[in-house]
Amino acid sequence: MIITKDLCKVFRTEEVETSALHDVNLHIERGEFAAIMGPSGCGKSTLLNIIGLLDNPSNGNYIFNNTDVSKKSEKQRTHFRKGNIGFIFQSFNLIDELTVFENVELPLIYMGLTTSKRKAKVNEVLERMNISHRAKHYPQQLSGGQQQRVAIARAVVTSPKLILADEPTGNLDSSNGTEVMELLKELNQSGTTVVMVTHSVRDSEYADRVIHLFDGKVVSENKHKQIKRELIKEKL
Ligand SMILES: Nc1ncnc2c1ncn2[C@@H]1O[C@H](COP(=O)(O)OP(=O)(O)OP(=O)(O)O)[C@@H](O)[C@H]1O
Repeated sequence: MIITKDLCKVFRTEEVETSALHDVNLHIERGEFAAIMGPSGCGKSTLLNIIGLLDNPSNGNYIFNNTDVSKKSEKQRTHFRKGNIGFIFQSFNLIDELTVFENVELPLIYMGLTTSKRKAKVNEVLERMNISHRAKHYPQQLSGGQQQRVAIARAVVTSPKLILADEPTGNLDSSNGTEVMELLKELNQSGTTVVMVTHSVRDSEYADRVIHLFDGKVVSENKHKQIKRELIKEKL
């Protein structure tokens, strides 16, 4: 589903040039749950933004669903994203002026669905995220965990094939964090590919694979089962 070939990203301002990604080669299969980890500034969000077609690489190729999208225009990228990719952010990114229902409905309006189809889909997904009793509330009237459940509802309402999550539990306490991770696991088990940036080792354990970045380069890719085997070996 996701193939990157020698992917590079350079940010240029008048004074400085920052190489944020350097020859990143990745292959993420459909249905996989991958975590991206690494120290602050190593390029995790930059990589997620390129994978999510929010930004283009400076060099190299990005093949999404068998199409080379490395050099697509902003308009073409928006078209590719629509209905295909759902985003979840650390700070929820809900619109304060809209109710829970209206926030979740928004992507369906962009997709041109009729009012009745939108209503059915939004209600179904709010039910699934266990937040339908707050449909008429505004984001500021909800707890952090509830806001993130709404953000997940908004991300999945179009049934995207790919969910990208940037530190989804970063602003949550551990019990709300666990709930969010369980929801992501459920989505993955029902066939959605998940790519998540995280600083949390505990969250990374939900993933099939952990991709470690350092200074814009992939330094290791561990399958969790392999990590666990190595830990057991160490203990013996
Ligand atoms: N728009 C930009 N303009 C210039 N430099 C940028 C821009 N975005 C990111 N960078 C630089 O690129 C590098 C990678 O940034 P990025 O945000 O991808 O790191 P990160 O691993 O997600 O960090 P964190 O864990 O702190 O969120 C950093 O050195 C950062 O300063």
